[in-house]
Amino acid sequence: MPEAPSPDTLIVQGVSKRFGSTLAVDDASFTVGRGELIGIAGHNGAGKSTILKIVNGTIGADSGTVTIDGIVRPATDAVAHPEKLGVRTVYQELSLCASLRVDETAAIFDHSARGIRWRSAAWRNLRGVLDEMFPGHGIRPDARIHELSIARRQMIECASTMIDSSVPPRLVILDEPTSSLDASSTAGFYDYLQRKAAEGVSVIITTHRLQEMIDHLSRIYVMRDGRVLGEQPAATATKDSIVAAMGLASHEEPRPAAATAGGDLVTTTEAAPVTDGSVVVRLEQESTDGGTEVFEIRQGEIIGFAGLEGHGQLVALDAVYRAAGRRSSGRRPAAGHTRRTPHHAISVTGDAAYVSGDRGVRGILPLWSVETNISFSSLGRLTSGGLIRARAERDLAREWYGRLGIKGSPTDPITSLSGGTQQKALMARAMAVGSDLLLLEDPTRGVDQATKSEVYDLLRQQADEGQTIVWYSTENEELRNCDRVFVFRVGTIVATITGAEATEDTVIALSFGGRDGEPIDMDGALR
Ligand SMILES: Nc1ncnc2c1ncn2[C@@H]1O[C@H](COP(=O)(O)OP(=O)(O)OP(=O)(O)O)[C@@H](O)[C@H]1O
Repeated sequence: MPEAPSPDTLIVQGVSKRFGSTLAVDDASFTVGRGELIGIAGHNGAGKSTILKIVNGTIGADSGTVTIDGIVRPATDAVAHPEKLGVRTVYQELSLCASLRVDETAAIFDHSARGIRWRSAAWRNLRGVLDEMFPGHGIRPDARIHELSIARRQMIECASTMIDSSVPPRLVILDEPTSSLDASSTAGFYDYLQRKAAEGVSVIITTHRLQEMIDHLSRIYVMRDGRVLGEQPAATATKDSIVAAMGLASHEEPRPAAATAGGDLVTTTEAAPVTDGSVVVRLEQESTDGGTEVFEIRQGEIIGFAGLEGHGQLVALDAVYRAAGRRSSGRRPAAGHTRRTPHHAISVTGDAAYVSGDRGVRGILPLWSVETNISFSSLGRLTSGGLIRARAERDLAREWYGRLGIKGSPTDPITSLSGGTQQKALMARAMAVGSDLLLLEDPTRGVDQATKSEVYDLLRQQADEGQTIVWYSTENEELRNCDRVFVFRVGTIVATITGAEATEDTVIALSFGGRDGEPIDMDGALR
C-alpha cells in the first residue's frame, strides 16, 4: 500500500552540525505541521539559529535530512534559492541594505515587481502586508533604510516574508522576529500569523520572549546544548517549565526596585528647580499650558524610558548620550553639555556609556575578538606609554566572562558567538567603562531568561554603587526593575510611574495613541 502523504510541511531528521570544536546542533529532529505555528526555545548558544539556517539551506549540516512538503534533501546540501521552495526567513541580525529606499528593498523580496514601475509595484505589495501586520506603521516608500528605527526595519523584514511573490510562502522561519517590537506591534504581528496559518502557512519562531510562544504558538520545542530535548504543548507550558527544560535556573519575577522615588501615577505639571548636586540628567519640556516641566534623574537611580515604539524615547536617550561628557585616557570627563531634541532640552553632568539595540550596525566590531570587543571602550585605562597592556586587557575580558557567564575563548572572533552571547559582550563593554551614566537601548535583546535575571541583578548592583542607569526597553515587563519609568507619547513625557507600577497594561494605557490620535514619525529625529 502506498504511504499516506505526511501532513507535515517540515520534517527535520537527525541533523548535526559542528563548528570546529563546538557541536552546535546534535542529532536534532522535529516536525512542523501544515498551518502550524511552532516555537524553538533554548539558552543562548543552544543551536537555534544554526538549525534554522540548516532548514532554509543557508548552511549545510554534517548529517541528517530536511524534508519540505514531501521533498527530501540531505541536510548537508545548502540551497541557493530557498524562496523558490516557498521558504522565507527573517534572520536574527537584520539584513536590509542601509542605503536602499524602502520601495527598492521591497523589490528585492518581490520577484513579481517588474517593468518600468517596479518600485511602486513592489511597494504596493509590501505595504499591503505592512498595513495588515502593523497597522499605523508609518513607513514611507522613499525613506532610506538607515533612516528607520530598528523596529521599523524589523517590521519590513517580517512583512517581506509574507509578500505574495511568484512562489507564495509555505514555510516561514522567524529568528527573534519581535526583539525590537513593542507590545502593540507584537500583538498585531501574531494576529497576522494566525490568519496566515489558517490559510496553511507553517511558521517556526525562536524567541527569548517566552510568554509570546505560550500565548500564540501551538507547540514549543526546547533545545539545550545543540539537542532538541522534547516539546511542550503551548496550552500547558509555562515560562518556568520551558526554562527548566532548557536546563537553566527557574525564571524569577522581575524585582521591583528597593527604593522608589515618586509614588503615585502622576503626570508632572510643576517645573522643578535643580537644587541638588546629585542630579545627573535633567530633561525640560514644554508643558501643555506653555510652561516648563522638569524631569530630574539622580545618581544611582534606574530610570526606564517606555511607551509605544517611536514616540521619542530613543531620541531622548540619544540626546542624553550626546549631552554627556567623554572620558579620555581613563580620566573623568569635563562636565557635559546641553542638547536639544524637538521636544526636550537635556543637560547631563558626567560621562556615559551606551549599549546599542542594533548590535549588527552600531554594536559589535566584527573583525575583532570577543576580548577586544569587551575592552574597546576601556582601552584608555588599559594603556601605558601608548601601548595596550595585553595582560590587563585579558583580565578585564575574563572578569566579564565570569560576571555575565559568557562561554568560549576570549580570543575567538566575536562573530563566532551566538546572537545573545554577542549581546552579553556588548553589555560587558559598556559596564566595564565604569561611567557615571549607563544608557541602555533594549540591552537584553536576544538574551536568555536566566542571563536576563543576572543582568537585572548586575544593574541594581551598579546603581547601588552610584552608577545612574537610563534604560529603554520594548519589553515592558523588565521595566519593573526600574526605580521610576518615564512614559513617552508623541515625543514628550506624559507620565512618570514607579517601577512597580510599570505593568504592560499601565504602560500601554498611558502611551497608546498620539496626542492627536495619529501615529507619529520620529525616525527623522532619531540619529
Ligand atoms: N560561524 C560560526 N563559527 C563558529 N561557531 C559558531 C558559528 N555559528 C554559531 N557558532 C556556535 O554554535 C553554537 C550555537 O549557536 P547558535 O547561534 O545556533 O545559538 P542560538 O541558540 O541561536 O543562540 P542565541 O539565543 O544567542 O541566538 C554557539 O556555541 C555558537 O558560538
